[in-house]
Amino acid sequence: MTADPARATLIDGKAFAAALVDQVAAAAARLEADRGVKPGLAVVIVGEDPASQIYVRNKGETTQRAGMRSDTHRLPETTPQGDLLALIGELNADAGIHGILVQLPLPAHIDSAAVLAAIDPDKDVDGFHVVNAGRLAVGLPGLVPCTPLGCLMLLKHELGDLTGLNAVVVGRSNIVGKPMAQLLLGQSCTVTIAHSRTRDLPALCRTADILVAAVGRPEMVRGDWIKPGATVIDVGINRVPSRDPERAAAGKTRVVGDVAFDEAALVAGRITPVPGGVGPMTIACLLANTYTAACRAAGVEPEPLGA
Ligand SMILES: Nc1nc2c(c(=O)[nH]1)N[C@@H](CN(C=O)c1ccc(C(=O)N[C@@H](CCC(=O)O)C(=O)O)cc1)CN2
Repeated sequence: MTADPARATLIDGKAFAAALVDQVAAAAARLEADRGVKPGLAVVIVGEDPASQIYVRNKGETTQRAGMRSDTHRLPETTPQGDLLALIGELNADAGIHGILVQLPLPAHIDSAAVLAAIDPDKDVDGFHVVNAGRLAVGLPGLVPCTPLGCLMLLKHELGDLTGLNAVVVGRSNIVGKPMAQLLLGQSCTVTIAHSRTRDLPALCRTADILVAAVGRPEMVRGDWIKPGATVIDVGINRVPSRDPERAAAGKTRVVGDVAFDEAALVAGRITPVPGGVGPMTIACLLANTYTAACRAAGVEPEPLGA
């Protein structure tokens, strides 16, 4: 929270995510005590991408901190697609593994769509399988992509009932934009998905009570695109050169979102920062999905999370 009334309230995703991990840990402990089921997550990484290595390490550490089983499979960059598919087949058949995640991006020689399609939809804790996309679209229980799920938890925590609010989602990716729009529709928002061909994007954004930016373009959404008092959720994680010219010349970078934060914070009512907003929710929701998948596999109703 900020004290200055001229600036938006900061939505602290980092704190919310930490509390969610604690909540998942407590629920998982009860599942293990009552039913003898310890939720298990397998993360598969192919290659040496430095950012992916960090994310995968964080996933493993957080899963263990939550008292859940964590297996990490590190495969070399040159792994043939057939070997990766064979590993997924083994994990699908492993009753102690309730969640499977293949870290993206995959090396160029691997067909990502074929790999994601090979994961058992009931273990697809990323929620990227077409079966889970379909379940979300028709309102059936499934596994929901972690980043949009985290955004929705933050929105409900901040705003309560979202019914009737105008939501604009900028970005139409299968892993963020489209599922985010489906989730907001499920909360009875009036939802518009905008994209690179949208006409007069600034004017459309100014109609939004909830503005979700998920375009992957640094600081594209400007302050004068925002309706005064709106809630702004910034999904972007973009590396740009450091502000300090000397550090920039040395190759140092900083992380910014898809929203020009300093401008937007003067107009919005609430806003997520980058870093420390949506990003940490992605890993917390991965644990929540793993717990949910473990409950369903055991025929147990999952405890509600994120409330
Ligand atoms: N299979 C998947 N691959 C990828 C996903 C995913 O959800 N599933 N998402 C991203 C990477 N990612 C998790 O995998 C991820 C990215 C960023 C963060 C995060 O907390 N970011 C920090 C800032 C980090 C920084 O300073 O560089 C933040 O926003 O505060 C968490 C997870 C692509 N691949």
